[in-house]
Amino acid sequence: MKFNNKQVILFDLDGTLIDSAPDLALAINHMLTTLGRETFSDDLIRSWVGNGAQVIVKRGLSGKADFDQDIDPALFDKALDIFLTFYAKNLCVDTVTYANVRSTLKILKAQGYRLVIVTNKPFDFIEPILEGLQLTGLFELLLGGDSLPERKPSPLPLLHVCETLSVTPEQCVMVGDSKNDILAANAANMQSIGLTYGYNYGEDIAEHKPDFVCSDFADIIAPFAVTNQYELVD
Ligand SMILES: O=C(O)COP(=O)(O)O
Ligand SMILES: [Mg+2]
Repeated sequence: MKFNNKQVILFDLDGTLIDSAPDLALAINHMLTTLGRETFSDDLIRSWVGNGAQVIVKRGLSGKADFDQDIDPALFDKALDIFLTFYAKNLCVDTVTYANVRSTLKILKAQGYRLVIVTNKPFDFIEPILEGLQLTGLFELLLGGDSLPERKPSPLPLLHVCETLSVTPEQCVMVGDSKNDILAANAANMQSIGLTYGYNYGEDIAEHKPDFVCSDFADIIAPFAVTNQYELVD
């Protein structure tokens, strides 16, 4: 099975293009240390990534994914500020692109596909990370978790991409590591590819039934109509 008539590919960022969990963990633990609280393992914090900055800070303050609803607002504001300030200065310390990401994106772009990022990460962090990891000049549109009133799993950012680029959801594919990406795609009536190596709260992405499941970023090319010979050089 192949995709038909696709023009635009929407990419999630964290857990899909980049392994940002080490730096998110560093920033969460810096916030907790500054507030005199206990820190957590990178692995646990990795399972808290996926719903944007505010939620990961609430999970850090609560020490669990299912965060407390009654966090003191003043404490939360302080924690969020410490986290964002530190993370902004430490975006690419240990963050890397996953294998074959750069080369695969270049091939898809050279084939005429229009590439977009739809992340739940705050918008202001996207460009510095793309610059830090030599991923600039590839994407036509960037949307962060704070770019619109709703973020994934809402279909709103995906539908916004369609409207902005004058395409229909049927002409697009959402590529992501998290159920938020697949749920947003389903709600937008868009096909999707799920990547197994990302975060997804420790759950199997296949459970959410994306149209394709890939364990290597290079494998996302297979369902697209790619005509020329190409070589993967990251
Ligand atoms: O930063 C997050 O919480 C998730 O970001 P993502 O949507 O790029 O996976
Ligand atoms: Mg993700």
